[in-house]
Amino acid sequence: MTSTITSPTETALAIPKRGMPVTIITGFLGSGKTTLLNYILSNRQDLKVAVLVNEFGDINIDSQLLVSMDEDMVELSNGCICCTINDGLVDAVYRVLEQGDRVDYMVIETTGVADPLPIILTFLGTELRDLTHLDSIVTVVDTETFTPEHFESEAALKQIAYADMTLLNKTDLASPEKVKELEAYINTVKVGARILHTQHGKAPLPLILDAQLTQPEAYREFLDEEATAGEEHDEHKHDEHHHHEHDRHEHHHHEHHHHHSHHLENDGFVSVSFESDRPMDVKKFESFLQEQLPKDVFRAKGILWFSDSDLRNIFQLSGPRFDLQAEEWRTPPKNQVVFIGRNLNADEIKQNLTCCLA
Ligand SMILES: Nc1nc2c(ncn2[C@@H]2O[C@H](COP(=O)(O)OP(=O)(O)OP(=O)(O)O)[C@@H](O)[C@H]2O)c(=O)[nH]1
Repeated sequence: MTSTITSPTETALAIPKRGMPVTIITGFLGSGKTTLLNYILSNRQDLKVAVLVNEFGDINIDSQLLVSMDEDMVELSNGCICCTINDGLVDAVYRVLEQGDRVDYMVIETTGVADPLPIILTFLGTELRDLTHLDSIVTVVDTETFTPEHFESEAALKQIAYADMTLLNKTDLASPEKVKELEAYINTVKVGARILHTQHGKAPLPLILDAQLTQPEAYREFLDEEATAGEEHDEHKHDEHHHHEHDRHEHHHHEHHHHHSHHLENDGFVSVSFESDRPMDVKKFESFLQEQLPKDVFRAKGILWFSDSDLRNIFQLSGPRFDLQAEEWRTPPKNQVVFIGRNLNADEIKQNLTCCLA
């Protein structure tokens, strides 16, 4: 059977269709990715943005810290992006694509210890290549704490190496000399790097959304390698497809979990989560922070319920600083907090936190 195509359509078909644009936000633990995402969501104007947030550990704090989303936006959480190159990510992206006209831009926030390369290759090398258009990789850097030792984390270095745009964030906390030094260092990792200085993620949005920065050719070598990978990979892809078709709504949490912690251990980072339906005593929690917090905790965040307050307290600890901010509860009160660092004794931390309960 043949079909005839009238000439205007023919012309239209000759133009390659561009898929949904995607910006990937990466950057080390506590650098300001969620802050940037909130800035984007609050200033997106008419752009209908879907966000994919993925997170360490058992509790998803980040999605609860995002500015409230209206129905034009889709929130997807717990897609374990960092280590499941062709698994959770592809599935999550499909769910956004299925929204059709309700979404016109996708922003992905990776976890702080994620190497962005597998995520980039997922967009450039799988069936997503034709459905999406990788626009830009934006790397957020904590200008105050980042050093050329990049926290001895391979992921932190890769995040800079693959950045199309680097945001030197938290410049309010760093001296102009430190900013200059860091800029020079980043140029040694990536010659000709595009760098912006930001505070609280306030970057001009046209420079990071629909900025058309990613050059797919730069990844040719990696993509060729992937293409020649063995049968095992194909089988995996087949499994994933099966999962997508028949099991769309059920996430393989256990599997994700396993990969996740493994990945974290590889980079030396572990996460310890604590949850409780009982309120904490604020004084006890403060002494925990002052006296018992292991020095190897690099990052912590959570939503805390204190016995003397009707508000929820957003707890943020990043490197040397911590802060607590009170706001209205959006859910029934409870404590949810995650500590991330190296060589952490989970039992001890949990026990100490249990002692903080009122
Ligand atoms: N002083 C200052 N603080 C900032 C700035 N940007 C972000 N912060 C704070 O830094 C902390 C961490 O910011 P987040 O946006 O949660 O960082 P993140 O990169 O999402 O962190 P992870 O989820 O651990 O990967 C929060 O307390 C922010 O309020 C900035 O430009 N200046």
